Amino acid sequence: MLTWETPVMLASNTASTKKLAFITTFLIIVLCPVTMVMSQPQADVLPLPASDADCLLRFKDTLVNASFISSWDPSISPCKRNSENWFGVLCVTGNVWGLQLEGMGLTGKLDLEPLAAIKNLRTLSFMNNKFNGSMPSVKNFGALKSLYLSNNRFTGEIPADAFDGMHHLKKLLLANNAFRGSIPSSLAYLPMLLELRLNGNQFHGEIPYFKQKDLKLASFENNDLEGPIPESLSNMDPVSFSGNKNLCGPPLSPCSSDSGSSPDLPSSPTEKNKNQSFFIIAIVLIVIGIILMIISLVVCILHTRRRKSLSAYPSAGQDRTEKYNYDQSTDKDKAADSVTSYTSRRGAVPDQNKLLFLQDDIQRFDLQDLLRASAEVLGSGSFGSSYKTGINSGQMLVVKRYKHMNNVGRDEFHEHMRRLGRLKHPNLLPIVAYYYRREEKLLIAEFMPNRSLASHLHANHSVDQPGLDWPTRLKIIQGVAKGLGYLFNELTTLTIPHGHLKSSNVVLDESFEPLLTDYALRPVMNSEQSHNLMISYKSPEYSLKGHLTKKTDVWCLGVLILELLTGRFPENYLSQGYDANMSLVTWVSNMVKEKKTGDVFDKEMTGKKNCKAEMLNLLKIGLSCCEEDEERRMEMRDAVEKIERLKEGEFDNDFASTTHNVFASRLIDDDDFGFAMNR
Ligand SMILES: Nc1ncnc2c1ncn2[C@@H]1O[C@H](COP(=O)(O)OP(=O)(O)OP(=O)(O)O)[C@@H](O)[C@H]1O
Repeated sequence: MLTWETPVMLASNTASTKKLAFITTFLIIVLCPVTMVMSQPQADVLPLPASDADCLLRFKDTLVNASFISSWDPSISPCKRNSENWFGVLCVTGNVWGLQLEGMGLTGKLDLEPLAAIKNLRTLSFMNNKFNGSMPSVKNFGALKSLYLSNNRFTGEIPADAFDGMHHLKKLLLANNAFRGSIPSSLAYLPMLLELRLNGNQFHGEIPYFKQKDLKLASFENNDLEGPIPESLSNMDPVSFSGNKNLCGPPLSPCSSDSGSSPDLPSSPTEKNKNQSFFIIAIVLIVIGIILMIISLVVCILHTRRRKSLSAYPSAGQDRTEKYNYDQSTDKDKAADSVTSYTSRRGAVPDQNKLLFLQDDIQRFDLQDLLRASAEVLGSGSFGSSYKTGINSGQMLVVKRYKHMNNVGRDEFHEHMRRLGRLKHPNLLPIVAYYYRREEKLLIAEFMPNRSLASHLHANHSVDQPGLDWPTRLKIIQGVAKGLGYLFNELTTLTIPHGHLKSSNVVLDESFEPLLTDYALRPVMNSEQSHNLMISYKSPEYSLKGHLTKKTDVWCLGVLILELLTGRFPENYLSQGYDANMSLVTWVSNMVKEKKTGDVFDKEMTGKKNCKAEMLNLLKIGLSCCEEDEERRMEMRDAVEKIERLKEGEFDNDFASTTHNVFASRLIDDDDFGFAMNR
């Protein structure tokens, strides 16, 4: 403990030597101001900057209904090293980088002011809540890159200058609220804006002239907008303007003669000065440009060569039976430098154009090895296509080429991959390596010889290829449950730890042990595509109430159980959203209610003898996981525990009493589980 006496005592004890006298003097000079401050009365102490944790806690205090984040523990850092962050808090290299509190039923006014002091804050998402009142002030968030406020109940006009100074803002989602008035003109000057969603509000008047050249997506549909569409937006999808009062001009039909001209291009106050300086700078740039042209020519040639080889992986939608060979003449020496181990390099910025390995115990190969090998299309899913390929060492790999994976920036993407790379469980298929480019991501995993659970449940069976028997199905669902239990324990901060659980994302090794794939990818998937394509978004809670919770994965587990027991394909997978009429869950529930439970089970399933109790109990668990009302739906840990106990033949006899309530909401009683099976 430092006190005023400390340096004095040091001085008297050590005055004998010059060296120590020097140290003493140094200590007095350095420590005096510190100790003086420490000894001042409280009121005179300079205020310390608030820590990120303080800011978050202050923000939490402004929220109504914040029970989801009651676990934020002031005694622990929001970004725990090698472990879990505070719920909803996104961290990069130990700093709070974002806050994602989506679909939590948060209500009241949103006051972002307490968060303004978080230095590294770059992204905020409060989508799918019930916030009301006016748009929160964001002027003090000049470094913010993305702001997601869609699907709330915000109202009122947004001031024209609301976004002034947000020079880094790339994505702004305000869709499906009740904003009124004109579209704020400051949006039109945001230099980095790439994506803007204003659809589903009550904005009126004309659309301002958006000056951004890189604006990739802007949606204005379902507002009260009118007048000519600015020329700068004429290349956008016409759908982006539908459902408005009277918008005209390209890409919609031409305006009538008096309103046909493009709106005047407004100039910002500093535009004239800018133009002058641009002119001078342009001359300088021409000179520099000539030099750069030579450099870029060289870069271009190298780049084109890389692209050529990468495009050997065709994009989704190409012929499914396609088989092709890559150029065999690739230079192996060059390829040797396209491998990087990424398991032990936390925080390091990886090189572009390299395969990044997440597992240590796998023989290294490089991008050129992959590109050179022949590849077979396994299938084109909603997010991309998967290819089976064998590399020189004889390893069989699956390369999935992802579309729609640009939700986060480069550093955050690498951070998330490292996090996934640390997951280790016998029922998770590890990501062996990945490849990152801004517009292209490849995820590489081992090929599993018995393919997917979906391929077994829904293929045509024959004598040579019988359907899965009961013991195998039981083993599979138990492995799935263990894998999910592990994900739930390890990824507590994710709203939905798996997010895309379905039978084609359960692959089987040579002994039919199941391994989960495509897990925990929601944070890096583009939000719009995940809404449309990820299986969790087809749950009733998302379709009916617009929110997702951890129980959404429980719903997906329930559907998977019913699919495994019945052999029926869940029709909801194909359609968007949840349709109770088409649901496998409704069909099974009705069969049980009509006392036809025995007819529910897959006719192709052998080995059922003496296993009625196990099958019925699994059916009960499945239906308990498929409770439409999340409150009454089973918890994941209970489901995992009960499924595991099926194996040991010690299924919980109390289950009937605990599930009675659950079934009651579907009007199913435990007695309904009468069983009359032919085989
Ligand atoms: N590691 C693997 N081993 C064996 N088969 C695999 C592997 N990974 C994927 N598959 C299979 O390849 C096919 C295509 O998979 P892909 O993940 O591209 O699409 P999907 O699972 O059908 O849909 P989505 O893109 O929505 O996940 C699926 O049948 C899948 O089960």
